[in-house]
Amino acid sequence: MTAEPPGLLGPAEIRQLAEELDVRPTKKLGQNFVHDANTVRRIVELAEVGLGTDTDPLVLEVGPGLGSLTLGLLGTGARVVAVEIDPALAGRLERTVVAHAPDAASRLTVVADDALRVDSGHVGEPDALVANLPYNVAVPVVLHLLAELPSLRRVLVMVQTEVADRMAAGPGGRVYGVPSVKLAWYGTVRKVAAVPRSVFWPVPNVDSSLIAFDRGPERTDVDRATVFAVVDAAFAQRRKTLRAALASWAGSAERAGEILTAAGIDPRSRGEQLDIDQYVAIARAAATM
Ligand SMILES: C[S@@+](CC[C@H](N)C(=O)[O-])C[C@H]1O[C@@H](n2cnc3c(N)ncnc32)[C@H](O)[C@@H]1O
Repeated sequence: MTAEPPGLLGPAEIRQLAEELDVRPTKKLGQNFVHDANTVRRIVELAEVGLGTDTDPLVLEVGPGLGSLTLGLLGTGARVVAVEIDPALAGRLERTVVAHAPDAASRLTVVADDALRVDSGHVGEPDALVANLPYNVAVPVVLHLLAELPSLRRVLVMVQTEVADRMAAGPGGRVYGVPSVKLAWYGTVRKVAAVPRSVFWPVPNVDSSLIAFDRGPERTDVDRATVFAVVDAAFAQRRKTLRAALASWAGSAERAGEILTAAGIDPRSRGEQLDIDQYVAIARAAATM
């Protein structure tokens, strides 16, 4: 095993850190650590940290783990706020940065917490979210952070490939669902690269992909909670017609039909056929009837 040059972690450094910390990676927390410096360089490049912002961008990293990606992000000159749920990993991160990139340590803030609970009071106003996400909570984490942190303009995250396909799907397909529509509310999602299992320790039993997201203009004319309630109801019974699926949300099937007709949508269509603008039209029609 060859050691990486100072600044990034390779297999030798990851093994050593894991041994020192007596880390036993858990599936529950999605602990698969990247031990390949080329993958870190690629993520950082695709994240375009610093582009379109001032010279001092703030990057939010969720789940820094042993610090592979954190060091890559700090290497761009960005400030990094890293939120880690595992107290042993959170407690060690600063020392790892001091050892591998001493000049960057002052630009790192570590928050030992659950990413599903943080808001700007904990992490400030980051410009971007860049992360190798814990796979079991990837979608809720991204949706929570987009809702809580309006400053986030760009997201570049590694997720399980099946989840990436769902996040980036458009209407009509089998994988189009709640995550696809809710992310489309905030902006546009693209699947940008596949990542081999061999870059992780331990090797996961799923494939991974990188997702890039850019926030669109804010939608102010309709309430997000109402739109999301319609989306949840439509996909909870995705085989049913929208008239039937939205009956309990609207109060009755008749009223659901009237709202759909007012929104210009055929009540016999199904939730998986509508794009975000059509969901917005339903919420808007409901508000005026
Ligand atoms: C896939 S690993 C990525 C580790 C590191 N960034 C890397 O690329 O090697 C996911 C990390 O997220 C942490 N984690 C899991 N659930 C979390 C949560 N709800 N909030 C914050 N961190 C979490 C895990 O402890 C783990 O360090």
